[in-house]
Amino acid sequence: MSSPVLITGGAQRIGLALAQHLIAEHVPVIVTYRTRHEAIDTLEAAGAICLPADIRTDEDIAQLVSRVQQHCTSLRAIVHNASSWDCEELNADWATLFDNMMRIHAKLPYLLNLGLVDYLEAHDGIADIIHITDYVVEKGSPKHIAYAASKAALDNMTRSFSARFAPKIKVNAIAPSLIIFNEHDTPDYKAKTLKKSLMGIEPGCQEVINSIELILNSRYITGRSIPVDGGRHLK
Ligand SMILES: NC(=O)C1=CN([C@@H]2O[C@H](COP(=O)(O)OP(=O)(O)OC[C@H]3O[C@@H](n4cnc5c(N)ncnc54)[C@H](OP(=O)(O)O)[C@@H]3O)[C@@H](O)[C@H]2O)C=CC1
Ligand SMILES: Nc1nc2c(c(=O)[nH]1)N=C([C@H](O)[C@@H](O)CO)CN2
Repeated sequence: MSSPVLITGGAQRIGLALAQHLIAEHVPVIVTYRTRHEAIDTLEAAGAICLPADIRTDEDIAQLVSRVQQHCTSLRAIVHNASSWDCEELNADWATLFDNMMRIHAKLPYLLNLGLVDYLEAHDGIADIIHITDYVVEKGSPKHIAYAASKAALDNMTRSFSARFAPKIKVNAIAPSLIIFNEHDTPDYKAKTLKKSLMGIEPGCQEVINSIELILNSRYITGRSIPVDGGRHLK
């Protein structure tokens, strides 16, 4: 049995699309989920291991590391996808917001990488860690300050872990801007957002999957961040 790919936050949207893609490619998958969206039933029926994980405390992270260790003996890759796009406007308690953003976007990947490195090393071949960050790592975000800072921490760890784990494990990031809208996004927000990039489209999950496949199929790319942002930096 080949080593599974661990995807955090795999119950919806990009994480789910990636899990479905890998399953279609006959790659074993372990996903973590917070809300048991209907898709979890389908993933389990397709043979995926689905681990509940609502990450609110350090103990929740420690328990997840232990649970993953109980479900595999090696790992092909870890994709750090779980994320909360929260903002200062929707939170009266900014200290708690900051802690929550750092926990899901930086502390969870940090402790999963260190806690599961032996499982990545045990893979028969080069293993991968992929941090899903965000375009805002480059320029900040006045409306999502804590979110952007936590994604910047994750971006920085890409270089630290790449140097620490090479050559057996490659560590890279993918920095998307708009990939898919949310259900609650208004027509006005969508129009404004589409204008922010040169390409002016909502590209969909396959754009991120294509970048993940590029990384997984490389024996050489490490310590880098792949921008998937429609030329937003040139607008
Ligand atoms: N969508 C886009 O256009 C863009 C996405 N990205 C990045 O790409 C990645 C995927 O994006 P997208 O699919 O939209 O992500 P989502 O906003 O759909 O979040 C992914 C999953 O993370 C889970 N999650 C959130 N907080 C926690 C927590 N505390 N503990 C456990 N799980 C949690 C959510 O669980 P639940 O289902 O319970 O809410 C959700 O299923 C993210 O890292 C995101 O920051 C970057 C730029 C643009
Ligand atoms: N966890 C999430 N992070 C982000 C999302 C999202 O839906 N979930 N969406 C965005 C936006 O698409 C932004 O890139 C463009 O307005 C950013 N991060």
